[in-house]
Amino acid sequence: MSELQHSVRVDLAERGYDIEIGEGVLEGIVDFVQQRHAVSHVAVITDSNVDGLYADAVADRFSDADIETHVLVIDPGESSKDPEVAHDLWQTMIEEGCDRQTMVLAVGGGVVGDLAGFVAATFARGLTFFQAPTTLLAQVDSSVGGKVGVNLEGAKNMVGAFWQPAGVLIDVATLTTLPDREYRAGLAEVVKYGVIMDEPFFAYLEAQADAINGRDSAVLAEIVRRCCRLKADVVEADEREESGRRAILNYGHTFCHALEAATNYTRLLHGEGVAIGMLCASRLAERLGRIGADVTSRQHALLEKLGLPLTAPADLDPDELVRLMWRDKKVSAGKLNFILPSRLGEVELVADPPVGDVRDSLGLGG
Ligand SMILES: NC(=O)c1ccc[n+]([C@@H]2O[C@H](COP(=O)([O-])OP(=O)(O)OC[C@H]3O[C@@H](n4cnc5c(N)ncnc54)[C@H](O)[C@@H]3O)[C@@H](O)[C@H]2O)c1
Ligand SMILES: O=C(O)C(=O)C[C@@H](O)[C@H](O)[C@H](O)COP(=O)(O)O
Ligand SMILES: [Zn+2]
Repeated sequence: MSELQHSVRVDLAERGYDIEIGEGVLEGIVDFVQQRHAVSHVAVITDSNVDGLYADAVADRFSDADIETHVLVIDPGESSKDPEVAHDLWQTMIEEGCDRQTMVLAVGGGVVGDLAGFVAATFARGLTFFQAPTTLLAQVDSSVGGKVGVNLEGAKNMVGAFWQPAGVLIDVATLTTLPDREYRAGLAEVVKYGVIMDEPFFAYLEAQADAINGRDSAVLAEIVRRCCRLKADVVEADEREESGRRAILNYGHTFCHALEAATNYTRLLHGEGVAIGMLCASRLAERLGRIGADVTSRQHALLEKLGLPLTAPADLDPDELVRLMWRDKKVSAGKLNFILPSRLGEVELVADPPVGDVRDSLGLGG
């Protein structure tokens, strides 16, 4: 295998699957799917940006292999992760003659993957699903692990399922066309893995920051491999977030989801919210005496170097943000739970911290 080619197995017994990572691997998507599933009919779900760039060509490959193929195109952006858009897709699939033999293939970022996965999990009570993620965020995080779903007003990812893909094909060459802001948003989830479970990886990101900013393809392929392996380890240990282990992937997300919901999913990209949310969570850990200021300042410095936003929009109301946090899926018995660092490379679930500390950790004053 070259330095750009990697393979990661997600070992979940009968729901286990392979993640193949490489440059130009989308050319082999039909073989990748056929080696894992007897495919006769494909519904490619994508957005209107990715359609012309990659999804159309992917669909042609299936058609050329005499496989009946339909392309379903949604509007780009978080506003498409919505029950009404899911409904439109179900309806279109009926009209296109989709049935229980149809395989759903998501080609795009995390919005496409989460929505297409939700449609796959629900249409005809569940269709085989593959992912071909084309954003950094989707390649390092959302395409792996089977969390699929849509947002409700004020409640991120509130309707969904655990629905594992049958395979994930990651072509890092697609990252060359990704707009700068989207690329940087993906880097926030990359930094997350270092903070929650891998201090040497965090140090690697610090050392490689210039190469990362230059989108060095070997460094990117290694980052994608490492994040997929780390996520696979967590998902293998706690597939449906029951034992608590999987909740570590939610570091920064209680703050992030409140920020996204408060801005009606329009002002912050998910990864930007994760960057701000991780710093809020780290400040909360400091306030609770769990870590020293150095743990926050290392995250701050790396996120800054990678061009991510570091503070919540100043016009947001901290009390409203705290109110929105009660819709977090980690809420239990009416108490807020947070994933907080105990050092770089390790986090813990902390139950019911004082709400005043949560509010002050937002850094919004008021
Ligand atoms: N399921 C999970 O485990 C999980 C994990 C993390 C995030 N998420 C979800 O993922 C979503 C965010 O995903 P995202 O950041 O990929 O956003 P996205 O899907 O909106 O994609 C970002 C933008 O990039 C465009 N794009 C995609 N690939 C491109 C390419 N190769 N070249 C040019 N443009 C391209 C898209 O059209 C879109 O405009 C959020 O809804 C978040 O909640 C889910
Ligand atoms: O896969 C997981 O588990 C995660 O928490 C990964 C997160 O990066 C992702 O944003 C996820 O969609 C959040 O899920 P939620 O359960 O908090 O809605
Ligand atoms: Zn996330």
